[in-house]
Amino acid sequence: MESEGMSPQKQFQEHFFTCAARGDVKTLEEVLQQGTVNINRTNDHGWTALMFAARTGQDKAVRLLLDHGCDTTVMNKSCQTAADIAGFWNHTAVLSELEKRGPTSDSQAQNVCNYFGYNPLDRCAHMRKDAQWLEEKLRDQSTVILLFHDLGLVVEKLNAQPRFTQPCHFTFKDISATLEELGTEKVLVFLGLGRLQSDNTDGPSPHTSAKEEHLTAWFALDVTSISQEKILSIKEGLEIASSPFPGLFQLPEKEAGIVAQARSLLAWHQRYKFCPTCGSVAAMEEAGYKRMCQKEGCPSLKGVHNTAYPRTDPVVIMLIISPDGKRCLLGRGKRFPGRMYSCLAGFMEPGETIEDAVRREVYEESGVRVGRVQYHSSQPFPLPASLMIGCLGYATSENISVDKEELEDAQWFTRQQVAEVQTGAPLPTDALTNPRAEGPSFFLPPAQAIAHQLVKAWLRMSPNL
Ligand SMILES: NC(=O)c1ccc[n+]([C@@H]2O[C@H](COP(=O)([O-])OP(=O)(O)OC[C@H]3O[C@@H](n4cnc5c(N)ncnc54)[C@H](O)[C@@H]3O)[C@@H](O)[C@H]2O)c1
Ligand SMILES: [Mg+2]
Ligand SMILES: [Mg+2]
Ligand SMILES: [Mg+2]
Ligand SMILES: [Zn+2]
Repeated sequence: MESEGMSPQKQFQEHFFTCAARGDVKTLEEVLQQGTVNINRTNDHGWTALMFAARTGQDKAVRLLLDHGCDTTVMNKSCQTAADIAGFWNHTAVLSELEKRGPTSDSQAQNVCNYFGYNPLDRCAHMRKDAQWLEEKLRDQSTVILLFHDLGLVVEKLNAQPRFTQPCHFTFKDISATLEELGTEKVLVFLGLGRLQSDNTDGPSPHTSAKEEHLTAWFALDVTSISQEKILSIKEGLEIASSPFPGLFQLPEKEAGIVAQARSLLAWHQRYKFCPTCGSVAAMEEAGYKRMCQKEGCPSLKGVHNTAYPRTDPVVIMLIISPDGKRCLLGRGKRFPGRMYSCLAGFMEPGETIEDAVRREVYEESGVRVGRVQYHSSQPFPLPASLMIGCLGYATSENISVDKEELEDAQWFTRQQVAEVQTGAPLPTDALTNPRAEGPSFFLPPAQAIAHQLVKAWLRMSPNL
């Protein structure tokens, strides 16, 4: 950042910010023509000239800065973009200028889409009973089949840094011998039709016809009963991402939702081999979306029995905001890595609203009372099959009494503390595993976690711009 005192350079930059805030278009234009300032330069709080103009509603200055190519995606140290600032102060003319130039920030998007939340497949539920159509799709040369060994995804070995996980896209030809070896008892699940964005075309709309031939069919196959060595010899350069963490969090974002769908379904088949009602063998049906008890007269065969369908466990995860709005409540689970603090979370119980589950879990774990609860976004979580329901909750009390059975610690953190760690320098590589690693006194989960997005949403709601 800048050196001590006011260098002529800094004075010039400050003058540029002042002109933006005042809407002095003439001077701004002159300065920009001279090319003597960096249009995206930030002050010590991370504010750009565009943000100053947005704060004071100077739509002409905003337009001028945009015409000169300034960056609309820059965030200040409270994680706000110029559009967030204009939106907060209700400067609609500025907002519309910013919106004309494309995506501005999450707050303008319709919904927040979390990691694992984007799934480009049309699941084609109506085709699941059509065995012939499924067989044709399976054999199609463009079809992608994902393999899982004991829920570990078979991936391509990459030496990329930073490391990421590339699922191996098997074809029917690659695995026809494997399918034969698995026999009729195999767990082969049809995931849907679609295409990845990298195919240079838009993802399917919900109205896309299931029979559209140019869409790729996706399947998932459980190969646990075959030895790992044999699976890894199907092709060169394979490995099994056996540990879910961090492998599952390093997938290409456009495939993470498909992998989450596949892994959650295979985990269900692994756990529900027998009928939960009578204990008899249950056989897979409907391309992997149903298991039917094989015992005649079993009550699960009458009416609709949810034990026959894949299970999802709803979990509430919430960022609790202090009564004065200035702090948020974060906790440290006993098994959390390094010095990580995160949102409180807990499983929903039967006969409970989302709002009551938030209030109950927060009270159980921290002793803090919560009033209003606001839904934010959700995230399918494939460990093994949860749905994280992300909320913001407004505390009505402040005293913390930590449930030591579940948490190691829970604390109120100020906006500044949280903004600093969220926007700060990248963590040292050993921060996740070594509690004595150098770096900040605590850190937040990475951007793939919904907890991270809840914290970001709160920072953007800043009341003290
Ligand atoms: N805190 C976070 O940042 C965060 C982030 C992502 C995911 N999660 C996940 O959220 C989930 C719920 O959080 P939690 O563990 O704090 O829940 P929790 O506070 O309800 O406590 C967990 C305990 O609840 C019981 N339980 C009740 N219903 C359960 C069910 N359906 N499955 C398993 N256990 C059940 C078990 O005894 C378990 O030990 C966990 O799976 C966790 O991995 C938490
Ligand atoms: Mg919990
Ligand atoms: Mg709990
Ligand atoms: Mg609980
Ligand atoms: Zn049964």
